[in-house]
Amino acid sequence: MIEVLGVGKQFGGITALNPLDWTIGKGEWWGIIGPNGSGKSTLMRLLSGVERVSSGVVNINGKNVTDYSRKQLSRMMAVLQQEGIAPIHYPVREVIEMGRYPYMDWLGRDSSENVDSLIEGIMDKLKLHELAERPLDELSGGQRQRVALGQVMAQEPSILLLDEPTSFLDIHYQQQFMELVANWRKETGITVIAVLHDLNLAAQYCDKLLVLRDGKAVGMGTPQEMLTAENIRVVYEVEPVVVAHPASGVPQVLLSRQTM
Ligand SMILES: Nc1ncnc2c1ncn2[C@@H]1O[C@H](COP(=O)(O)OP(=O)(O)OP(=O)(O)O)[C@@H](O)[C@H]1O
Repeated sequence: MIEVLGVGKQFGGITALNPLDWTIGKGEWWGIIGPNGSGKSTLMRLLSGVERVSSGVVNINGKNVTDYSRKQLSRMMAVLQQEGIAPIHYPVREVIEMGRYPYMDWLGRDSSENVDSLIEGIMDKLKLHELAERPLDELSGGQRQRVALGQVMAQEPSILLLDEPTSFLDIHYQQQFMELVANWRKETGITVIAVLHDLNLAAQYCDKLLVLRDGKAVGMGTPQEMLTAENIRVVYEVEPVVVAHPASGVPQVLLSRQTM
């Protein structure tokens, strides 16, 4: 469980995040939504412990995130960013294996059992066998993001933080990426927190949404509760039409042309 207790962040005179209370249950999938500059990435960086809070505390399983060593934290939590991983000239299989770093001793040995079958299983699941020997820097952005997901799967975390993971992907790869994460969660019960700009994807995949605006939480709840036309109008300053998805019933947001 993750507890965010009065967590705020200031950069000099800028308040990036006002004190926030938020509880994330084990196995939940939360989306963080809100306009540009509303504090989403700042919050993610506070959750992952790479940024220090200005006030409050982030507890993970009852312990302050800053009290874990980097290695302990990496065994528990994986972070995947918009660009996935840097396009290095390493074969895909090796890049996936790099995800085992938190489990390696100082000689680079991974003492866990069944590492080979873990890596094979990930390569299977993500259909990466045909790319296994290709260097990462020769792959497309969508393929690279799949490899990045494979790398964090190899990390075997119990918490996955995604910061706009689908922003550069076409709709095929967006759906593929979200489905892979959804299946991973189903299989392992991993907790997922994802910053998403695409409200329709957020509605389809997240159990709950935290809505930020100007560094303040303006709401948290189910997609049905949060993605109302009124909320979207206020938070994003657009004229939306919210409809129910014909198959699943979850809210989907359409934009209307502004009249001149
Ligand atoms: N390192 C920093 N130094 C100074 N100000 C910062 C820093 N990081 C973020 N900010 C400010 O904090 C506010 C929130 O930024 P943040 O990146 O968290 O927003 P965001 O919601 O993730 O935005 P976007 O959707 O554009 O990625 C912004 O006003 C930003 O300029």
